Amino acid sequence: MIRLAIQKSGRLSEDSLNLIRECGISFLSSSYKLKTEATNFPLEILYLRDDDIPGYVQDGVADLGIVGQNVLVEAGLPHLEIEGLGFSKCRLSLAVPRAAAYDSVADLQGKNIATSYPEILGAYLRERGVEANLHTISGSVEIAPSIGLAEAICDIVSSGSTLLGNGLREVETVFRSEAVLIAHQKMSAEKKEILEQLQFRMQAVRRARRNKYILLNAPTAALDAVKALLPGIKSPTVTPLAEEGWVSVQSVINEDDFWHITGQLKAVGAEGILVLPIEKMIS
Ligand SMILES: Nc1ncnc2c1ncn2[C@@H]1O[C@H](COP(=O)(O)OP(=O)(O)OP(=O)(O)O)[C@@H](O)[C@H]1O
Ligand SMILES: O=P(O)(O)OC[C@H]1O[C@H](OP(=O)(O)OP(=O)(O)O)[C@H](O)[C@@H]1O
Ligand SMILES: [Mg+2]
Repeated sequence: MIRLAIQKSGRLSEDSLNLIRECGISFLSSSYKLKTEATNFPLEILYLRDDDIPGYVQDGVADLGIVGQNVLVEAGLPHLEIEGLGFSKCRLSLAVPRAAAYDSVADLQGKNIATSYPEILGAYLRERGVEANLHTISGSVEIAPSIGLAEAICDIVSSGSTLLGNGLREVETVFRSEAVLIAHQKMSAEKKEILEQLQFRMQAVRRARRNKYILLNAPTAALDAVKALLPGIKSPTVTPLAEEGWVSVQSVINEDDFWHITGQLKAVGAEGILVLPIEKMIS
């Protein structure tokens, strides 16, 4: 049995649970139960505050954890990271009141900056030779300038609406973050094997999410042009249609290329294009 710590409730919770479920792992969850066992995989899930997860994994109380890189690096434990998970992407940024003058980070010399990330921000400012007074607060950081606590802040930004809503302007990106899988460094051989199985499943799920299955009909004369647009995993599957001079083509395309490629496929004569989600993709 391997023990995985995830955030109990917050920005990481839903995506962490979805990833585990998409790996085909079933478990019961309820808002008051802080520990649950999977029914079809040797996994126990602990629901914790995200700030506590790196320490628990470092100490081996949990074998694995899912946490934001920002929290991991702030805790001084970046070596625990084993894999990026591609969700909860955000950045840690410096921001100042919209009307405040700001040319470069040197303008923060001697200023008061409110943040929940004194370690990451401290290192960033030190590298740039800037000395500032950091005020560590644990939340609602964006309020600090308007109540006279600080002249600048450093906090998580995603859409930027919290900054906008509080009259602030983003001036520097200090750190880019996403959710990561972390692991205790000394695991038994049995646990390592379970981890390998879990990573194999997670990678299959993530690869599937990035790709789409595409089916289309094309005139045989256009096949070379269609093939050139659809490299597929190895090469596209081509089967003749009942109608003479037509083929059906099946392949896999990257989500990012999807609109661009389907437009080009139509232009070379493809018809009846179907695009389907892929559930798992194993290379
Ligand atoms: N707006 C956002 N968009 C995307 N990811 C975010 C956003 N805000 C935070 N995150 C990421 O999600 C993580 C958890 O954020 P959340 O706000 O839920 O933390 P928290 O309030 O500290 O939770 P906890 O109660 O567990 O301590 C952050 O450390 C960061 O990596
Ligand atoms: O750029 P935005 O899209 O506005 O997101 C940024 C906000 O999201 C996070 O807070 P969250 O909403 O998770 O609340 P919290 O302070 O309770 O953690 C973060 O601390 C910012 O305040
Ligand atoms: Mg927290």
